[in-house]
Amino acid sequence: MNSYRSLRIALLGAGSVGSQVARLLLEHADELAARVGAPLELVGIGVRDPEAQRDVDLPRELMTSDLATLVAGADIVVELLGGIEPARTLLLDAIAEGADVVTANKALIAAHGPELFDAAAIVGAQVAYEAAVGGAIPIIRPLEQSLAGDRVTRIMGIVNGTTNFILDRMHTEGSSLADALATATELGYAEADPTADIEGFDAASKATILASLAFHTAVPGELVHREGITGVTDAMVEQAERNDRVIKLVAICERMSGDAGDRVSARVHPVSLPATHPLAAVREAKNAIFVTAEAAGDLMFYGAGAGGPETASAVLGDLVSIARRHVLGGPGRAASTHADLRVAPFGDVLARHELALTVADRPGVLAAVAGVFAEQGVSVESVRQDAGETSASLVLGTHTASEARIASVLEALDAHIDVERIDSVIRLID
Ligand SMILES: NC(=O)C1=CN([C@@H]2O[C@H](COP(=O)(O)OP(=O)(O)OC[C@H]3O[C@@H](n4cnc5c(N)ncnc54)[C@H](OP(=O)(O)O)[C@@H]3O)[C@@H](O)[C@H]2O)C=CC1
Ligand SMILES: N[C@@H](CC=O)C(=O)O
Repeated sequence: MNSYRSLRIALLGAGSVGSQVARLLLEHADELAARVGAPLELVGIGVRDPEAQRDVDLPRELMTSDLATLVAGADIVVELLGGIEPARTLLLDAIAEGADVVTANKALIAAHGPELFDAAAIVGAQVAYEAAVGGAIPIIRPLEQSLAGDRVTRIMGIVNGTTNFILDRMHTEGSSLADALATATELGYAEADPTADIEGFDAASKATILASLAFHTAVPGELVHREGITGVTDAMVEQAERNDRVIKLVAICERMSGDAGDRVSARVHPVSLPATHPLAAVREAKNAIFVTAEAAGDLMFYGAGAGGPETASAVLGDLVSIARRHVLGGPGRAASTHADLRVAPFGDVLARHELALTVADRPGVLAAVAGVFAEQGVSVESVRQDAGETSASLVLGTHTASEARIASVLEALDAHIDVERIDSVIRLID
């Protein structure tokens, strides 16, 4: 090892992820020093309550609630607090002092990434956030570096471990959403406020980050369509099972070509996938992300999407690579947004839908339902009538079924046909 001085590491947060980062930094200190070419000295751990009992035994003398002072003397700040404030201010202060930063905070990067990157560019500091999307899965660096010379056209994947865990338990064990969420929280997968997971905010932040990186354009979070899993009922899960399908919360980011030029769309919502689809096999809190690029073709990234030790792996990867550049010298990270693609409203996005409904028990009613769809210009690919003939599922065609059209068809159905109940409308992916 060369004789470079120790690098002072300030760790903010000692929850599910932070406590594991601290443990690994302390347990593997010699190995990490050898990889970096300088010791990584953990100078303090910022928390709300320094006296609190934690899953991992951490040296009491490192714990502090004075985060501002801790950050002020650091070479590298590792932020694992979550939320926007005080994380944003602490990181901007650290950057202004010339420190590099590592964060797993997708909410912060999605909402304030450009502010942090610009501040870092001014002082030549580095901002790394591999753990912000996909937990342990390397996906930020592949998009930012490995695919920098290609043209990404589509990203589709499962990017939230908690909701995947919940949906998996609903399918395989018949668990309720609330019970499965409680287990996911115990296992350290959920956000401090799990509304972020189940209402899709966390996945939407990750979609914002992925779309911005993939399409080299600023994708404002408010233009990312977001639906969580709180609308997924036991009945919808049962219906999917009967049809050999699995409900998953997916994020889709794509480049859309049209007469008005290219636009991008980023959206998060539940879909019903055939049981044979590769994403259907993604169980527990795993994530999987498919990236399609013009020259590279299809790529798949798979692994642990949440969890303390798993996420700590990605955080330490960033820390080591930033620390190496400290030792060896080298440029900070350049901002990568330069294109100016417009974001398409979700209502313009075409999709296949499955509609499950209960109809009056009389002949011809389904043909009449299909007729209403045809009149409204929405093609019906298949109609399946269940035993008893009072419930049915219709699969609506890809190229005709935009959100706006589906809504108008449902209105027309309400007005003209004897449909007792519309049980569910769910988007399909083949
Ligand atoms: N959990 C996971 O699987 C993953 C999490 N992430 C991200 O990593 C980050 C951390 O997540 P996680 O470890 O689960 O979060 P936790 O809620 O488990 O831990 C948060 C930690 O930050 C401390 N903290 C929070 N707010 C403050 C504050 N205002 N002042 C001082 N200390 C504060 C808490 O202190 P105290 O303990 O005293 O309350 C706690 O130690 C988040 O951004 C999350 O989105 C990313 C990928 C996966
Ligand atoms: N709560 C998040 C944690 C990782 O990003 C998730 O469940 O995916």
